[in-house]
Amino acid sequence: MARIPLMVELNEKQVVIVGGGIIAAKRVNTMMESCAQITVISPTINQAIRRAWEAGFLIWRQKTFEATDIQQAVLVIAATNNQLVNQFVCRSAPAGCLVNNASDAVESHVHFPAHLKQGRLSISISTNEASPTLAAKIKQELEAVYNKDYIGYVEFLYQSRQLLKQSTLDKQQQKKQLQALVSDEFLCKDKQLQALQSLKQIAGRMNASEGVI
Ligand SMILES: C[C@@]1(CC(=O)O)c2cc3[nH]c(cc4nc(cc5[nH]c(cc(n2)[C@H]1CCC(=O)O)[C@@](C)(CC(=O)O)[C@@H]5CCC(=O)O)C(CC(=O)O)=C4CCC(=O)O)c(CCC(=O)O)c3CC(=O)O
Ligand SMILES: NC(=O)C1=CN([C@@H]2O[C@H](COP(=O)(O)OP(=O)(O)OC[C@H]3O[C@@H](n4cnc5c(N)ncnc54)[C@H](O)[C@@H]3O)[C@@H](O)[C@H]2O)C=CC1
Repeated sequence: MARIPLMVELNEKQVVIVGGGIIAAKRVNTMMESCAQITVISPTINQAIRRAWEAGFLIWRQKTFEATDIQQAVLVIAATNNQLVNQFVCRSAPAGCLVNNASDAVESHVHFPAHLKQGRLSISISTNEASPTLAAKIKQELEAVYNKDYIGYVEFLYQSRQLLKQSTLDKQQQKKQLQALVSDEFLCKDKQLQALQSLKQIAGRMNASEGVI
């Protein structure tokens, strides 16, 4: 079955992770970024999950899985080391709830791709079950190109875009300016500051019509 990439916001949505080991900890980490309400169901939890639990980032129910544990969930991640339990978790999910089975990609509605994040820049890589190892390798290769400089650069692009949207420049002029900003010269902090300064002036004016950069 074909899968499509989506950026999902899970703020205050209930996500249940069944299992408390290495893979569950990776998913807890990802889910914490999404501000979901995370519940971990597992008789044991590893150190990383324990730290998140002690810091109040998740609810831990110290027990083996039962179908009633996931009735309110919008996303369930079955990450125990028992394939039969993982299968049972997925089959117990309520209608409309998305499931991920860590031991069976085919049974999963959602996959966790390799993910490179530099601030607002987010690049996901999936090989659609061919080779998670290749996905990880491609991520490493991309990391050398889209390095930490992109955190500041993409934030600069975001701020510039907000300023241009507030300006009275027409859509065509805005588009021209936005295209001009996507250039390696703006990886330089000084260039970013200069451009932001002019954009702030333009955004502040009521009848701006001249170019920005
Ligand atoms: C569907 C998916 C997601 C999901 O839904 O869980 C999935 C599923 C499964 N992975 C399995 C095995 C391994 N996964 C890894 C590693 C990673 N797996 C990741 C993603 C994905 N793995 C999604 C598909 C991505 C794609 O298709 O490209 C990465 C990229 C990201 C991440 O996990 O966050 C992360 C590397 C991140 C990094 O290092 O940066 C390794 C290597 C290792 O651990 O070093 C192995 C052992 C070698 C091997 O098997 O290839 C198994 C069999 C389990 C079993 O049999 O026990 C299943 C289940 C199945 O295949 O059915
Ligand atoms: N998707 C992926 O990228 C990968 C998936 N896997 C799969 O992920 C699964 C988990 O692997 P690990 O985290 O390494 O295992 P682990 O052994 O570190 O942790 C397993 C956890 O499951 C809990 N558990 C066992 N039975 C349970 C039950 N009935 N109810 C609730 N919790 C229960 C245990 O207490 C333990 O906390 C395995 O099935 C493995 O095949 C493994 C590697 C990569």
